[in-house]
Amino acid sequence: MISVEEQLARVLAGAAELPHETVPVDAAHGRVLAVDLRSAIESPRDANSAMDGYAVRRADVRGASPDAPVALRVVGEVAAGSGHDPVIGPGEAVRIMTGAPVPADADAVVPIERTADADWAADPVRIAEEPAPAAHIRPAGDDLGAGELVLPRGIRLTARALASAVGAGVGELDVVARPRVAIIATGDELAEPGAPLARGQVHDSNSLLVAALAVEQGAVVVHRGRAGDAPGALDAEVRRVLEASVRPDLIVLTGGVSAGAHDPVTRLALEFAKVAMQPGKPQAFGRIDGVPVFGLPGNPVSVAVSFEVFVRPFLAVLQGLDPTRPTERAIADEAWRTPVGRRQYQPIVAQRVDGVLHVRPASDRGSGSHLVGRLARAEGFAVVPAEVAAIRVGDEVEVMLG
Ligand SMILES: Nc1nc2c(c(=O)[nH]1)N[C@H]1C(S)=C(S)[C@@H](COP(=O)(O)OP(=O)(O)OC[C@H]3O[C@@H](n4cnc5c(N)ncnc54)[C@H](O)[C@@H]3O)O[C@H]1N2
Ligand code: MOO
Repeated sequence: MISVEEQLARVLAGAAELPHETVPVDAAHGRVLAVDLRSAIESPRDANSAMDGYAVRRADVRGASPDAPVALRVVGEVAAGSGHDPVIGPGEAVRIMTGAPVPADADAVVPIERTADADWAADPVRIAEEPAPAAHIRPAGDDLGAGELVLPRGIRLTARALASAVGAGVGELDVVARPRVAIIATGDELAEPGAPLARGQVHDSNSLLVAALAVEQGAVVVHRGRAGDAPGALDAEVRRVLEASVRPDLIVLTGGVSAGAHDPVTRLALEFAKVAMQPGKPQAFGRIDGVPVFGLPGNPVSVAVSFEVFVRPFLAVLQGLDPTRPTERAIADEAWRTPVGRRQYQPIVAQRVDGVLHVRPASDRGSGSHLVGRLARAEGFAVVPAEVAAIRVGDEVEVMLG
C-alpha cells in the first residue's frame, strides 16, 4: 500500500495550469481570473449626488435654518444619466436627483427634506439648512481610481467579483480555460437513472456524481458515458473520447479498478495502486495518448472521497489554484470505528455549538462505501489518521467541510 500523499504526488506530477482565454464578463461567472484586474476607469466618472435635492452654491445659503430659510431661484434640473451641466448663478439652485452629475458651479447638495416646503414644485426653493462643504456629493474616483487593483489573479469569479469588474469599466476578463472532463462509468450492472432494475443491476449514480462535482470545481463535462465489462468496450469508449473534436484535459473512469475477474480498467495501461485510505483503496492513474486518466473505485462513497482527495486537487492545479484543502478541528459527538493502517475519510454531518465544530457520521448504517443513500447527508469528511482504531465521543478530529 502507498500513502495518500504518494498517490497525490503521482497524480499532480505532470499537472500544469491550462492556457488563458478572454471572455465577456457575462460568461465569466465561476471562472478563475488569470491576471490581476485593475480599474480601467476612475469610478464614479463624475462627482454625483448621493441624495435627491438641490445643487447649491454654499456661499448663497450661509446661516440657512428652518427659522431663517434662504430662497433660491430654481434654474434647471439634472437627473441621473443627464450629461447636462447647467450654469448656477448667485441666488440660484438646480434640482438634482441621486446619481446625477453635480453641476460644476455647485459645491453642495441639500436634500429635498431640508427645504422648507419639501415640494419639487416650489420655486423659489427655500433652503432650510446650511450644508457642509461638498455635502452629499460623491467625488469622482470615490470608489475606484484608474489603475487601482480590483481583483487579484487566481480568484474564482463570484457574483460580487463580477459586479466589481463591471464597476471598474471592464467588459472582458482574462480567465483560465475550464478543464474539460470526460467521464466513463464502467460495469455491466449499470442502469440509467430511474430505469427499472433487473436482477444484478444498479443505477449509475457515479457518472453524475463525478460530473456534478467537476462542474462545482469549475470544469466542463465534454463527455459522459458508460462502458460494459466486455473486453474492448472500455478501450473503444476511451478511444472515442480521445478522438472526439474536443479533446479532454482529463478522463475519469469509475469502477472496475480492483481485483475482479472482469474489471475492465485493469486492462488499460495505467498505474494501479492500493492507497492506504478508506474508502478509496484501489486507485488507477496514468496517461493515455498524453491525456491524464483517473480510475476511481466503483463504490459511490469511494468515488466521492477519491474525487475530493485526487481529482479536486488536480482540477485546482489546472486552474492555477492552490490544491491544498483547508481543514478544521472538530469534536466527535458520536463514536465510530476506523480501519488501522488506512486513513479514513468518514462522511460527517457538522454543527457549530458556541463556535466549536461538532461532527458525527452522516450514515447511521456504518461506513460502507456502497451507502449512496446516505451520501446526501454528508457535509464533509472527517480525516482520521491511519494508526487510529476508533474515534470516541469527545475526541478531536480533523474535518474538511464542503
Ligand atoms: N478481492 C478484492 N475485492 C475487492 C477489493 C480488494 O482489494 N480485493 N477492494 C474492494 C474495495 S475497497 C473497493 S472500493 C471495490 C472497488 O471495486 P471496483 O473499482 O472494481 O468497482 P466495481 O467492482 O466495479 O464496483 C464496486 C461497487 O460499486 C458499484 N458501482 C460501480 N459503478 C457504479 C456506478 N456507476 N454507480 C453506482 N454504483 C456503482 C458496483 O455495482 C459495486 O457494488 O472493490 C472491492 N473488492
Ligand atoms: O476502499 Mo473501498 O473504496 O473500501 O470501499
